Amino acid sequence: MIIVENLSFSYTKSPFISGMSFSVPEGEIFGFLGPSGAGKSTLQKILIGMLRTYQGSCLVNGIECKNRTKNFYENIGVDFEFSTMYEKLTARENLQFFSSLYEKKPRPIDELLETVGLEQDADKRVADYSKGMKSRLSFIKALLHDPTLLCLDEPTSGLDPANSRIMKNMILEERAKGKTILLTTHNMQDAAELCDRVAFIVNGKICALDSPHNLIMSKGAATVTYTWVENGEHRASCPLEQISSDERLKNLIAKNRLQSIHSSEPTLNDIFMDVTGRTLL
Ligand SMILES: Nc1ncnc2c1ncn2[C@@H]1O[C@H](COP(=O)(O)OP(=O)(O)OP(=O)(O)O)[C@@H](O)[C@H]1O
Repeated sequence: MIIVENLSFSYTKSPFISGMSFSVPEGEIFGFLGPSGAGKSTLQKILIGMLRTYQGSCLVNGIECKNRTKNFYENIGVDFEFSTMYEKLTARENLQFFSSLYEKKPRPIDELLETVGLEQDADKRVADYSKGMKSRLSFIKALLHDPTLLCLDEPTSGLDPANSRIMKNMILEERAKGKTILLTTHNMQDAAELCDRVAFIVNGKICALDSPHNLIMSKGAATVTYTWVENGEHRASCPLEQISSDERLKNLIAKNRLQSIHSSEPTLNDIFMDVTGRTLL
């Protein structure tokens, strides 16, 4: 579906992305994670044929992105952060207009509006929509022509928990239908929940690429922290995998003297900080 080989790109004289290679098979949710300015949007723009002055090869659905023709977009749906809707038109008018740009038969507009809870507001002007309503509308706009590749930039940003859940379920449904999804996000929980694999991107380079599970496991076992009272409260920790050889813990358990015990797994954010030395924000 996507094959990137030895990709280099620069906005100025010095290369920003250099020697980047990765591939994304069909039916995968692939996440780009990185701090602001890392190059995530640049990469997405190359993959959707907006930035064409790159070196190396970037194949999407078998087409070299820099040589794309209009047909290329029949199978790509894009939902970037900035609204591309016509504010003076209603949601329905916007969706009707954007469907007319594709040769493919559009998905039923009313059904799409209903999936994101906008059916009552279909005939309201987009100018009168809230930020969250615009995000939901923009997301279904990307689905209109039933593309095989979806490029999403921060799809849950600005949404309340209920709408964020709806959006995530829809993304998972698209994957279940075999669609490939490229997802850019700062939200590590969303990435861990949705992505089959993630690439950590810093300064235009991929620092790590694997499934969230493998990345988390690469840091080693979870830690167990326990507390007990003995002339004041005490706290100690040990790796979960060594719990049976922690004599103090065994002793406290045998004497029923534990006050609390819990385990904590590393998060994708911990791994990101370990690998890149950076936080995501
Ligand atoms: N049109 C442009 N001309 C020159 N430099 C640009 C242009 N667009 C982006 N850049 C620079 O390229 C770098 C990467 O930008 P990009 O938008 O790809 O980052 P990002 O990882 O998507 O960041 P964010 O998470 O903030 O969206 C930044 O230093 C940015 O200033």
